[in-house]
Amino acid sequence: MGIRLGENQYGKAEVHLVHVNRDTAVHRIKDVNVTSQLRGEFDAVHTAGDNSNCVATDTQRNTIYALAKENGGVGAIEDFALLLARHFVDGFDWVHGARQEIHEYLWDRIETPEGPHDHSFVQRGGETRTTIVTKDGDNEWFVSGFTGLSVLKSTGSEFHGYPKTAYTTLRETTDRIMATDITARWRYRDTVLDWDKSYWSVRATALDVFATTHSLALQQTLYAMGEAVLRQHPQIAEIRLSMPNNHHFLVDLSPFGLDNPNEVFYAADRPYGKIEATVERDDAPGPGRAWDSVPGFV
Ligand SMILES: O=c1[nH]c(=O)c2[nH]c(=O)[nH]c2[nH]1
Repeated sequence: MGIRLGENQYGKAEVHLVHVNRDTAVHRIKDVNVTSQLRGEFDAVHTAGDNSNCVATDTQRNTIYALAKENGGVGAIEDFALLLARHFVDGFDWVHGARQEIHEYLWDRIETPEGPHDHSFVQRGGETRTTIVTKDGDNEWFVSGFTGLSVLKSTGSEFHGYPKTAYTTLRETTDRIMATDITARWRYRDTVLDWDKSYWSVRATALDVFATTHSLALQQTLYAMGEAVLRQHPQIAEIRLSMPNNHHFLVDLSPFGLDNPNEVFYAADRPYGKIEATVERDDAPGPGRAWDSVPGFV
């Protein structure tokens, strides 16, 4: 009977680290959650409990803390993920690859009557900036994005023309609320660039298109967002978007003798439509291992 170890990776998940830059009295903070995973010659640890190659997950955690200090901070999450990946792959002969995923929680300075505060911050809603840097030998891939970017438009959205079956109850509408929590992941085709500038530009494009597209379906809005991101960002090969349709149902106020011209809605939390798509360039380089272990996307 032939049984063998297949693909494997291991490391420390969700190392939540806050770095405070105290160079001036105006502090800067970086709040990141790092998941480090290594790939390589780890057969013996699985099949024989031989740990001689096993860079302990505890060591991986400490390395994350130590490199944040030695590096003078985290910087752009893409750069920090690459630093970690190279540290492990270049530092141990038997580590052939690494997957470093970082989520960044965004904080704004608290606005006071005297202006933005020096060292007090307020977290920015549910938005999380993300990156996954995958290294396999000399190949390096970057998939960045955001999750939890919640948006709503109170008009400018229609939905009609769909097939009516024996089970269709949905009424056609020419004016509805459209609301979603955008998760986006895009694969870069460049490996050296201004990651921060790129992030804020992609985010701005996505929001602008959501706001200004008169929508006939959430699918259409999603595609328009992806298309605009690719048109305006040559450094990006493809973008994957996952957008729940957070339904808002008009409340029937007629029992109370009241009309309801699109004013009072019941915001349902489940079930929700789940709309996902990849928008890609014809001439994009292949993804290699960029999407390995990235679940939940088409
Ligand atoms: O934008 C939408 N797309 C759908 O596929 C769909 N299905 C549905 O019930 N409502 C909507 N809205």
